Amino acid sequence: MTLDVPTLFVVVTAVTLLMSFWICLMAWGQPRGHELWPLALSLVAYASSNVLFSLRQLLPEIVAVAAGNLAYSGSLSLMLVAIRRFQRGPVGRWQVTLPIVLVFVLLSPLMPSEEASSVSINILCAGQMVLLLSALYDRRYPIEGRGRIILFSTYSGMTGVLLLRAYAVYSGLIGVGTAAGGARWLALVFVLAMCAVLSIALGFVYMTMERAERLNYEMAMKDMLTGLANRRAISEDLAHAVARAQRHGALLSVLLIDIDHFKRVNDDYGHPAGDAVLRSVAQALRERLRAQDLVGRFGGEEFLVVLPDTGLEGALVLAEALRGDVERTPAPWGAHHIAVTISVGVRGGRVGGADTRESLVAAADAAMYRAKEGGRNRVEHTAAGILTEVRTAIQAG
Ligand SMILES: Nc1nc2c(ncn2[C@@H]2O[C@H](COP(=O)(O)OP(=O)(O)OP(=O)(O)O)[C@@H](O)[C@H]2O)c(=O)[nH]1
Repeated sequence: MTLDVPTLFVVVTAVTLLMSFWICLMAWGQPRGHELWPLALSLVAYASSNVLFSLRQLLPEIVAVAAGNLAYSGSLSLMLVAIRRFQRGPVGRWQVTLPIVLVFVLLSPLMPSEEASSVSINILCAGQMVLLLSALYDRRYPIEGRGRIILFSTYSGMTGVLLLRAYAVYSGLIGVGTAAGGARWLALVFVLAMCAVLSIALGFVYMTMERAERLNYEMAMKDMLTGLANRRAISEDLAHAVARAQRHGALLSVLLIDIDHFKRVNDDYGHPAGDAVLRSVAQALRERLRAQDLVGRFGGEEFLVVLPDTGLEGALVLAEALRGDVERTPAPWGAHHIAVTISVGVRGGRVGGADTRESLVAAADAAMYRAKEGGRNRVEHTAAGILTEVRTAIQAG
């Protein structure tokens, strides 16, 4: 197989610019702060570095080498900006600018030899790769999914190549300059560069796609006002909990919680204040519940709590604790503190073979209405035995 270096050079540059163009198209219509803009620019900088290195014969050598190295280091800095923007994290200014300044220093007459410059610049760029790798795994701004794996593998490979090159120059295996290692080395560099460009573009596209999928899922399953599971999600959770309890003959309790006289809050303080109260009640529920318990917003001012492996007695204790927490925690609203109470209907005990999520919710609902009728700010319950009557009533119509 013959790998023709000029052809490879043209292919790599064309593919890089084409990728940059498609990424610009993806970013079109997004704000200037979107991560795909610096990524597209980074690819342009990388293509420019290749072009500048190839102009060594036409331009004064020092100008071509300096500009080529600056463009290469700049492309890595821009990639760091892209990752940080993706994470919505702060961009460390020195991490972006210092390497570019160092390229100037390392190419200056301060360096003892051309070899020393070349080795140091390769190590510097490997250091920039390490910054990219550590950004990908920054625990404060986690990135999930396969896109990160693609980027991690690519940056690791590139770090290895840069360090290998530094070692090869240091030990005299290859000379200084892009072409110094001979046509084979150069062909290998171009092939690896093309793999890297394609992988980086694909990695970013994956990350963006996976984030959009996660967001869609959250919007489909989360209540945006309170951050709790929405009706669909908590209903699905309850169906799974019922099936599991039936399989294992386990205990399962359900609480239906309704804020008392909530309409008055909206009427007296306005709808946004009502929203603040909903958030505050949701927070109070979240704080009290254990990790295995499930909670969701079931309707306007109604919440559903599912308590796996919990009998009636335990559910009543928890319901009473939640009632007290909400009563003692008024929602701050401007200069006011809006106090509300809740009525709780509890269905607790074992789950029979004929039970369904609907029958469990209906039982908790019946108990909750008794709590309303009994004067509100109360907990009422339906034990598992009484459920048979509720089920019969549902089936009857
Ligand atoms: N602010 C706000 N209000 C909501 C939301 N969803 C439903 N509501 C309001 O919740 C109120 C429910 O009122 P009602 O069903 O009469 O119940 P209530 O006033 O709590 O009375 P009881 O349940 O009998 O104690 C209505 O005014 C709805 O407009 C919401 O997302 N935000």
